[in-house]
Amino acid sequence: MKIAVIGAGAWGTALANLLSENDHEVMLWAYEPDVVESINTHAENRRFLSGVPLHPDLRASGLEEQVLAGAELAFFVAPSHVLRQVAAGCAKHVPAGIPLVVATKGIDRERLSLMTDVVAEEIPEHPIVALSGPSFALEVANHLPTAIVAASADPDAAQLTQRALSTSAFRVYTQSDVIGVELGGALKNVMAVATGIADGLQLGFNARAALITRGLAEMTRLGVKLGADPQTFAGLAGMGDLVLTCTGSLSRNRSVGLEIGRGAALNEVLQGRETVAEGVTTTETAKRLAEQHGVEMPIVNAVHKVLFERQPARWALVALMTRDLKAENA
Ligand SMILES: NC(=O)c1ccc[n+]([C@@H]2O[C@H](COP(=O)([O-])OP(=O)(O)OC[C@H]3O[C@@H](n4cnc5c(N)ncnc54)[C@H](O)[C@@H]3O)[C@@H](O)[C@H]2O)c1
Ligand SMILES: O=P(O)(O)OC[C@H](O)CO
Repeated sequence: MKIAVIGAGAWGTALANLLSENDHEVMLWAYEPDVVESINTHAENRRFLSGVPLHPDLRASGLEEQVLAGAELAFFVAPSHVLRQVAAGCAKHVPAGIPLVVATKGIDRERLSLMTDVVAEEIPEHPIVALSGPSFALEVANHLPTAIVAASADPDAAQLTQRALSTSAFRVYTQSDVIGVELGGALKNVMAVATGIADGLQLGFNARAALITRGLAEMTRLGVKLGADPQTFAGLAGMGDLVLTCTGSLSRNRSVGLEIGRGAALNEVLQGRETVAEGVTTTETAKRLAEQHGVEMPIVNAVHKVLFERQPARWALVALMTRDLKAENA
């Protein structure tokens, strides 16, 4: 198949490389000219996935029309804060009716939409697939075993994505619960920041397990309110990605939390950081989304207080522990 991948950060590059290795003809759109040059000349993305040799047939370009010409499938992997403008820039070049796969994890700041809705709003009348699950780009690029989920209301589009990506090291499950899969991928990033903060404060393994488990409870609560299947949160895009990101040392979100727990301010942590830690923005959008729907999300609120309301991290954790006592499944 001819496939376009829009966004050449670590994840877009790893997906494009995987698709090339699967014998597809892949064009990767990169925002930065030096990334285009690095991929085309050195078969390496030196800025966002350095040290990983890429498939020699993988080609990159900064021109949307060149990348999307004749594409039968397109992946969108730009960070959430620029996804709308990137999708809008692609809209008139996307061949009619092809499935669009959205691998970005986040919530739209402007309208609190899911990432598939952002792409569908900018590029209407295409089947849409959400791709999510526990998948560090570096591990995928190094062919380490990974399992993820392709979710769509259109089963043919989900299966096409599944077939296009699957290898002996990369297993893709289909799903129909787009809302659950997307919210799982977005909200786990906030929990990873929370767990990083607790670990930075050296609060111990009990605290980490409590944050992961109660984090899952509040992710599920919001998801169910928005129409998701609660079972999705026990799957790869929920529990799977939550455990990976809260415990894996490759996580950028966890590492932001760690630095904050050790005493750094958010602006110091983000200064000069070129890679994206979606959990920072998602803390703010998830808080607004939960308030809009009257859903209690105490861990999201605690992270918000630490990141944006100058509350010392240790106080925020104490405040979490001393809330009104309640039943576990309330
Ligand atoms: N890295 C991973 O392991 C991984 C895995 C799964 C999902 N994701 C998700 O994929 C999405 C992309 O993350 P990433 O890790 O590939 O990115 P990254 O942090 O490696 O790189 C940053 C990206 O932002 C792009 N960018 C910055 N400013 C831009 C602008 N003004 N316009 C267009 N693009 C701009 C850069 O070109 C680059 O592609 C995120 O939502 C992330 O949560 C990442
Ligand atoms: O490095 P992080 O924290 O952005 O996590 C990357 C992926 O979302 C893990 O599935």
